[in-house]
Amino acid sequence: MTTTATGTRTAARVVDAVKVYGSGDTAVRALDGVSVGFPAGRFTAIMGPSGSGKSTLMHCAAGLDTLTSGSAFIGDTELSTLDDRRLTLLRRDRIGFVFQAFNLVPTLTVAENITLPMDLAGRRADQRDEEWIDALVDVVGLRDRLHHRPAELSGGQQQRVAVARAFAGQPDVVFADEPTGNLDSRSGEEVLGLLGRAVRLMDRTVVMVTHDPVAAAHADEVVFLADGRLVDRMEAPTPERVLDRMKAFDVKALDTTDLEDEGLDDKALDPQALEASGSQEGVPS
Ligand SMILES: Nc1ncnc2c1ncn2[C@@H]1O[C@H](COP(=O)(O)OP(=O)(O)OP(=O)(O)O)[C@@H](O)[C@H]1O
Repeated sequence: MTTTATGTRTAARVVDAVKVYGSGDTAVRALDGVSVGFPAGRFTAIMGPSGSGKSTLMHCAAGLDTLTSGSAFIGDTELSTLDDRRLTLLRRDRIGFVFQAFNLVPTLTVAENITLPMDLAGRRADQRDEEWIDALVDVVGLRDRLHHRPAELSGGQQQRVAVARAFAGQPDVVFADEPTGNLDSRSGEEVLGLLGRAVRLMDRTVVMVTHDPVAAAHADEVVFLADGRLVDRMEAPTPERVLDRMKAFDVKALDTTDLEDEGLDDKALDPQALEASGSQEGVPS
């Protein structure tokens, strides 16, 4: 695993990452030279306006998609050096995923769903694995549901199973893409609390894409993307600070000529003035 000059280990990183979808007139530059590291043992949230490149960054960092130029690393492994088979093995063995849709296998029990990736890998659980999964079951609060099937669980409980499954193989990093997108706010809070506990109590690494300032505030650090570029980082985020930062993007994105045409002055562009007027326009929910 890469160690930076400050001694921080980096679980995943991209360097000068460029991703262009399509070509010619219709080409979209989804990532426009992003360099960012995700420190090991930390919970990092990726935020930014819709279309800013959050999912693209996550997919390229996790080896689900390839960069047009630049490089992506998991630990010290540069993903572009791997053939398809090795990349599949790296994703299976070193990365966990949590998506908005829970993606559980309906015919398997909770316990079977949690160990599925390890079972598919033909990995026989040793005592260390068993103790790890046992501890994980307590962290996600599923001990009394282990023999239930997904359809017998609430959405929040299903996502907790998906979180346990993502951590089961003790991956270097878990990538979560809008993990609370399908949940009510209480279940969402539970899942976010769980991701935070896995990082802090079990020394795991999580990188989460989200639209939601409240979700982002569960992270240790938020990185902000706008127009495919890394524009800011925020340590110890609170929902209010994240929301304020997001509002500044929305304000910048407004076309000032249009505002002048409508007789609005500079004050209309002040994030604080917007907040005072109660405007939530353009702030992703
Ligand atoms: N497969 C694709 N083909 C063409 N364009 C794409 C593709 N995937 C994403 N894009 C474009 O790339 C840009 C970045 O998309 P991306 O999904 O990474 O943004 P995002 O910040 O995750 O957005 P959202 O918050 O709305 O999910 C957008 O302009 C999007 O339309």
